Formats: sequence, C-alpha cells, structure tokens
Amino acid sequence: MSDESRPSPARTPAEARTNARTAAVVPAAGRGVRLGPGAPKALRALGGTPMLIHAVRAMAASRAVSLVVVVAPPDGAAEVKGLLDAHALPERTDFLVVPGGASRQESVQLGLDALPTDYDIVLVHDAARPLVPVDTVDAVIEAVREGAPAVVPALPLADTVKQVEPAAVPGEPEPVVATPERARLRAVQTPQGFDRGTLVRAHETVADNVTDDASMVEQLGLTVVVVPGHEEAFKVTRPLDLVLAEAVLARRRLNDGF
Ligand SMILES: Nc1ccn([C@@H]2O[C@H](COP(=O)(O)OP(=O)(O)OP(=O)(O)O)[C@@H](O)[C@H]2O)c(=O)n1
Ligand SMILES: C[C@](O)(CO)[C@H](O)COP(=O)(O)O
Repeated sequence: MSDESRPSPARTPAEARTNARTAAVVPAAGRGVRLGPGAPKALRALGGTPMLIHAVRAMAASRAVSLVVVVAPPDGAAEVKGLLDAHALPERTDFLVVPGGASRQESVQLGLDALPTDYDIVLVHDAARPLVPVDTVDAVIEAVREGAPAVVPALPLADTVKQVEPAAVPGEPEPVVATPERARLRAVQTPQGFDRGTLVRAHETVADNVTDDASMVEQLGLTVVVVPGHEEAFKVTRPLDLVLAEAVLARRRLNDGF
C-alpha cells in the first residue's frame, strides 16, 4: 500500500483540537458589591467605555475567537445587546447575549447552554478583567489546542500568604495556622480555557457555588495547567482597582498615541 492510499491514523483529541473553533463566555451578571454602590459592575465606565466592552474587545482581539457569549445582568440583556451593537467588534467575531443567574457558576452555565454545537474550545473570561492583553488570551488557547483539558493564566504572588482560623467574633484577631510555601502558589486569572466537553461535565458534576471554573475541573480529577498570566489582567474588585485600571488604560492610550 502506498503512503497516499494508507488510511490516516485516528486523530488524538489534541490533534482534533488544532482546528477547533473557539468561543469565549464572558460572565458579566454580577452586581459588584465590593466596588460600592452604582450600576452593575460590568456596565460601569472605564475610560468612558463600559468595562464589559473592554472585556469583550479583549476576547475579540484574538484571531482565534469567533464568538463571544456575554452573560448579562438578569434584567439587563437588552441594554447589553444595545451596547454591543453600538461598539464595533472585528467582523470575524459574532456575539450572543443571554441573561445571567444568581451566582457566577450559574451565569457561566447559562452561557455554556447558549453555545452553538460547533465550538470545541471555550474560554471563560470575567467581564471584571477588562484589560487582559491578547498575548495572554492566545497563550491560553494555544495550550488547550495542544491538548490540555483546562488552562489557567496565573502569576506568582508578591505577598506571603497565611492560612488563618477565622475569628469566632468578627473583628477579633485571627490565629495563623499555616504559611504555605509561596514559591508554589499562583494567583489565578482569566480567561481560563477548556476543552468544551470537560467544562460542560465539570459544571454538570460540581454543584457547590464555585467561583473558579478550573477548580471544578480539578474536582473531576483532571489536570489543570498554568500559563503565564499578566499584571494587567487583574480583576476590578474594589474601588482602588478601578483607579489602577484607569491608569493602565491612560498609559496604553498615551503609548498608542490616541
Ligand atoms: N451572579 C453572577 C456573579 C458574578 N458574575 C461575574 O463573574 C465575574 C467575576 O465576579 P466578581 O468580580 O466577583 O464580580 P461580582 O460578583 O459582581 O462582585 P461582588 O462579589 O463584589 O459583588 C464578574 O465579571 C461578574 O460579572 C456573573 O456573571 N454572575
Ligand atoms: C475566576 C476568578 O477570577 C479567578 O481568579 C475568580 O475565582 C473569581 O472570583 P470572584 O469571587 O467571583 O471574584
């Protein structure tokens, strides 16, 4: 039998993923209680543009991402659709908007339910991380394409971390019970990337209210791998984070000359 007529060997899952289509689910349904009173966090302005639009653009900046599913505040789907219509995305990128749920896990699940069948790689990206650079997005996708079932971008920690016994009475000093070895700790960011079947199974299996999708995959007993995260992929959680995000954006605009 000549080489040409020989049937090609069965493809491994990793090979099958080389040409897989990639979608990003962007949970944006949170209130942003820690940021303080105001509109839902994802709709608050950063550099004059809603944080959510920055996050969606960050996903669409990757040439590999052809669909972004935005999970809107439960009563804000129409408003979010209007915002996305008003802020152009690259022509290659479609978007869908679905209403979110009461927890982050529920919101991600609702986003996954809306995904068309022909997407095999899924990114989950917090709307609250509006400034993640495209190189980080691409590194996550590349690691999933190469065969990892779950990939997280992460950074080493700058602070020492203590494990404490939470105080019985709020405000009382908390006793330290352990100091984990810092060199082995990482602060995890998004987008987290998944083989779609793995993420769907994780959400079907793990019923707790988990805020980190990759940890659900860990609970299935599968290996999650880390790629380098980026300082600018930080999560806007508290008021000072918004000040920092404005400063990062202003520096980018200065560097880009607009
Ligand atoms: N019911 C929820 C809760 C959170 N999220 C999203 O999950 C991401 C990460 O959550 P976090 O930063 O904790 O946002 P909030 O839950 O809004 O913050 P807080 O706990 O301060 O209210 C955010 O993009 C948020 O919009 C969501 O889609 N649905
Ligand atoms: C997914 C995440 O951003 C990874 O750091 C984080 O777990 C979200 O947690 P939050 O409590 O919803 O902020």
